[in-house]
Amino acid sequence: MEKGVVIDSRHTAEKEGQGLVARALTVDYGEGPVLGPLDLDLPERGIYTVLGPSGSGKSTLLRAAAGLLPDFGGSLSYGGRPIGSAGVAGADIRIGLVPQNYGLLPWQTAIANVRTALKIARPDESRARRGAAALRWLALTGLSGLEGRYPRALSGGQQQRVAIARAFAIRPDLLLLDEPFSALDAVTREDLQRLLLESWRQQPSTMLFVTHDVEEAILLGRKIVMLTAAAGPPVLIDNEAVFSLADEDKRDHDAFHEQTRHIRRIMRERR
Ligand SMILES: Nc1ncnc2c1ncn2[C@@H]1O[C@H](COP(=O)(O)OP(=O)(O)OP(=O)(O)O)[C@@H](O)[C@H]1O
Repeated sequence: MEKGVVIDSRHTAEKEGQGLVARALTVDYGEGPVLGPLDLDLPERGIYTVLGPSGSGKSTLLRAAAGLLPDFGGSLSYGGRPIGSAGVAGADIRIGLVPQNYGLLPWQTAIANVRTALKIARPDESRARRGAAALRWLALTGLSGLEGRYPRALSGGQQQRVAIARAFAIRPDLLLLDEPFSALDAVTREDLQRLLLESWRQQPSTMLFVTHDVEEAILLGRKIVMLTAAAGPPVLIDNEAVFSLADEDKRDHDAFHEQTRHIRRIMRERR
């Protein structure tokens, strides 16, 4: 089970402005390539959504970016620093991950899960400040009153929100989200999509957001990375026209519907 939620290494990134860069990235778990070759240039402080059929390597891409894969071909870097099997080499870069299975520590309460991540990622902050941030993020994700519950006493959607609160609370430079809203009902999902965009505007991190949902990919992403069923190069889709619309208008706008049709067409062609 993935427990690598906070990967924190410190020093100063030399090349500011460079985000996540992949060159000829390939992954093979031992039975043939499952991802790539993939070239990506995702400038920092953007939200990028990743779409693709089941098994196309979306989680694998996030694992590689989180430094959780022991081996891969080609190269991957963030802020000009190589990402290896232990996060970003020698850089003051924080990476947050919301894995598909949430990765909560079962022996810790909801608030302790968030506090523990903060303690690792923000050791210089006071306990009081970290405690306040944990409470705030649990409240923002709709979990007030449930802070003292253990994961086993929370529903799947509530556990998922603890994982989201934890990832946002650490204020990572690079935030990797693997279908983070999949267990939520439609209304809560929309609330959290809004929360994600609002918090990104206040503090823009680089986000790589995996989703199965075409509408969600269009609502949230500045660019959309589409992986294909067979390993091979991804399709990169510019989504700036929708990304720059006011949140309330997006679904009503022609640009949103055009983009939806465009992506569905590509998905059918690439199936
Ligand atoms: N640890 C592993 N060992 C061997 N093969 C793996 C491993 N993890 C994933 N795979 C294989 O790699 C391929 C890509 O898997 P991955 O989980 O990245 O896909 P995905 O696009 O995230 O799928 P889904 O949408 O179903 O979550 C799949 O064929 C899967 O069977």
